[in-house]
Amino acid sequence: MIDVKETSLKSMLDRAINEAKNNQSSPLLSMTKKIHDINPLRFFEAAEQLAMNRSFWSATAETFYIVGAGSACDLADGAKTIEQMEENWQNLLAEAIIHNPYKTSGTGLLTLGGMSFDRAEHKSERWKNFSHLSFIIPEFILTKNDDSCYLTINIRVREDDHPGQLAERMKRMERTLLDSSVSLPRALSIKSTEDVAPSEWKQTVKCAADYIKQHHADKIVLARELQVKLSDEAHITPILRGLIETQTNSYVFAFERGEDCFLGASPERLVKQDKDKVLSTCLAGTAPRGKTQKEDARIANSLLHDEKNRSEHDFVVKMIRQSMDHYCFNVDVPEKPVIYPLKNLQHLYTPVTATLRKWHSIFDIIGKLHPTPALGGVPREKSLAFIRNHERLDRGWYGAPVGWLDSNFNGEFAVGIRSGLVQGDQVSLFAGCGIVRDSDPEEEYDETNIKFMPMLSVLGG
Ligand SMILES: C=C(O[C@H]1C=CC=C(C(=O)O)[C@@H]1O)C(=O)O
Ligand SMILES: [Mg+2]
Repeated sequence: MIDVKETSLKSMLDRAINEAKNNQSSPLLSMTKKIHDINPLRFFEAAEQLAMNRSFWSATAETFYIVGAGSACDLADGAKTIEQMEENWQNLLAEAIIHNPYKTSGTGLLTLGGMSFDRAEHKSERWKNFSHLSFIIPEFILTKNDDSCYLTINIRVREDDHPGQLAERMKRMERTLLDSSVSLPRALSIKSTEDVAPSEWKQTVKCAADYIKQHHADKIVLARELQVKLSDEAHITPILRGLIETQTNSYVFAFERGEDCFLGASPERLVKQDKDKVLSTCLAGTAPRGKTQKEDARIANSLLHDEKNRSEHDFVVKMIRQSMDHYCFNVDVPEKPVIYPLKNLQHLYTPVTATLRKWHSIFDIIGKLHPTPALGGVPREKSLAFIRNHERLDRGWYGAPVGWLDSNFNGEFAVGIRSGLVQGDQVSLFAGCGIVRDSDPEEEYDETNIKFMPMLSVLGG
C-alpha cells in the first residue's frame, strides 16, 4: 500500500498510470477529501441519474452513512470462498495508491457487499443478479459521520489511461453526485400482497418441531415469503428514507445488482470491528410491542422469562461465544439477555465483546459465525440440511452477512433480515423465526407477520 500525501487528482493519476506502466499492473487509486454537508439520500438518488449501481449502509443508532456509487471492481470476482476473496482484498491493498488524511472509520478505500445465505444451494432465477459472494469497491463513496462528510474516489488505473481525460470524467460525475438540487421521488403504494403458501409453511414448522422432539436437532430457523405488488416501478430512495425514519436501532442497507435491489432494516449486528476490538450480538427471541407503556413493560418482562424464547436465544449465545473464542481473547458475554426494543417488536439481546487475535480478520469471524443459530439452527449442518430439504424458498442474500470493511481494519456486518428483494414493481419480503421443541405453528406464523411490518409499512402498506 502506498500512502500518498499529494492531493490533485490529475497528479495522482499521473503517478498511478506510471506505476501501471512500470509494473504492468492496474493499481487502484483511492483519494479521499472532506466535503460540505450533503444528504446521503440525495447522493444516492443522484447516482441513479448516472445509471450507477448503488450500495447504501446506515447505522440508525448513530449518524453514520456510507453510500457507494458505481463499481471500480468486485473483490469476489474469481473467488468462490470468503478466504479467496480476502486474498483478493490483500493483493489489491498491497498495490493500491491511497490518499486519505482522515482517521474516521468508514472513510477511504473500502468495500461493501454481501453473500448468499447458503452458498451450497443452487441459485434460482429470482436471485440471478446476486452472485453468491459480491463485494464492490465503489467508484464514488460518500461517508457521513455525525456532521462530517467525506468523498472518496476509487479508480482502477490502466497503463493506457489518459490522466487528463480521466480526471475530467471523474470531476463531471462528482458534480452530478453532489448536486443538492436533485429531487427525491415520492413513495409508492401497495397494490396487492400475496402470502406464499402459508399452510404449507405452518406444516413445515410442525415438521421441524417434531424433528426436534425426536432429538434430531435442537433448533431450526424457518423463513417464508410475502409477495408485494406496487402501484408502479419501485424507487429505492423513498423506501430507504422510510426505513431510516422509522427503524431506530437498526442497520438500513441496500445493494443494487443490475435492475434489482436487496434492501432492509436489520436490527441484528453480526460483527463490528474497530481495529482489534470486535463486537457481536446475539439477537433471538421475539415479542410484540405493547400499546401502552405498562403493557409494553409487561410483555418485555414475560419475554425475559419465557422458556421457549430463552431457549431460542441461549442457543445463539452459546454458539457465538464458542466462535469468538476461536479467533479472539477477552471474550465477554453478560450472563443474561436484556430487551432490545424496535418499533414493531422487541427482542432478547446479548452483546458480546472481544479482542481479535493477531493475524485474524473480520472475514475469519464472518466465516465462523455465519449462519448463527438465529438464522440457521443447532446443530448447524443438520439444521441447514433440514432447511434445504423442506423450505420452499431460495433465501438468496436474505439472512446472510451484509456490510462493509475499510482498509484500516474497521468494518461492520449485519445479518440481512427484515429485508426484501425489489424487482421492478414486485417486492419479495422475507421473514423467519427460530423453531424449538415447544414452537406452535400459528404463533410462529404471527411472529413472522410482525417481522414483515417494518418493510410493509414503508412500502405503503
Ligand atoms: C430470522 C429472523 O429473525 C431472527 C432474529 C431475531 C429473532 C428471531 C426469532 O425470535 O425467531 C430470529 O431468530 C427474521 O427476522 O427473518
Ligand atoms: Mg422467535
